[in-house]
Amino acid sequence: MVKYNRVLLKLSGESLMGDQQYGIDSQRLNDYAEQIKEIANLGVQVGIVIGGGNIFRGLSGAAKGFDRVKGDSMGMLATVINSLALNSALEAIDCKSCVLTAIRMEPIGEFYAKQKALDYLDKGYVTIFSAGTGNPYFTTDTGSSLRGIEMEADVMLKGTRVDGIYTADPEKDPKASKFESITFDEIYNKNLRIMDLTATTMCKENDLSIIVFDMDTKGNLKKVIEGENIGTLVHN
Ligand SMILES: Nc1ncnc2c1ncn2[C@@H]1O[C@H](COP(=O)(O)OP(=O)(O)O)[C@@H](O)[C@H]1O
Ligand SMILES: O=c1ccn([C@@H]2O[C@H](COP(=O)(O)OP(=O)(O)O)[C@@H](O)[C@H]2O)c(=O)[nH]1
Repeated sequence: MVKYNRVLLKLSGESLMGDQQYGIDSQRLNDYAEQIKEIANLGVQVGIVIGGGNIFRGLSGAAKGFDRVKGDSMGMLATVINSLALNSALEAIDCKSCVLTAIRMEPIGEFYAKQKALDYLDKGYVTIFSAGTGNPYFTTDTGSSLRGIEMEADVMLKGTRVDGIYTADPEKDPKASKFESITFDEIYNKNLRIMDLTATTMCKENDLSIIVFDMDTKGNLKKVIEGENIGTLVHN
């Protein structure tokens, strides 16, 4: 039995690097594809947003002297590269999938429109939303909040390399402890930096709950879909 019928899955671009310093680790990519196919086969409608941090981030570009808007365009293109890689890995294992782009660039992907996305989801395609929101100064977390709200997802799943939200960044503070669930207001009040504030606020205002979980352990995505409490639930 699945708990969620339509989900927006956000994957971190940085996690795609696996043990590498840069780019796409094919083992990690294939592991993600297998996990996604597993839930698509259960009949779950899956929308995906994937980051670009393994290739380029606008902010780090700006720190090195790049124009911010150009750097963000490079970051958005990086998300298209990752989306095509995931699309291809899914097709290689016979999982139907398509890439929509927030910036017009046919024939690389079809230009995004809500109805197009819903049609693909209804036909059972894993639908990958690439190029973030299509605008600079945003992140793919905000892109995934936006698409999750538009597609009326039951929940947004933030699949990352930590297994939930902690009292402090667990990669920096070994004493941090994990929340099983937390409200949006607590995220603000405790100044927790698991997602940017724009993304968090969009989810709060549109009542889209988030589950943060460890996507790098195989089988976890299915567990979340079946309602197992392995991550942290963020709710109003
Ligand atoms: N309170 C917190 N709880 C959990 N993770 C946190 C927290 N604050 C910061 N983080 C960081 O957020 C990261 C997960 O966010 P994500 O967007 O997937 O990463 P990235 O921005 O590297 O792609 C974790 O790797 C962790 O270091
Ligand atoms: O709507 C968007 C989404 C992303 N980006 C750019 O794309 C980069 C990669 O996205 P992100 O950092 O969110 O990727 P992740 O952290 O998930 O790997 C960002 O740094 C931004 O430069 C953007 O300009 N607008």
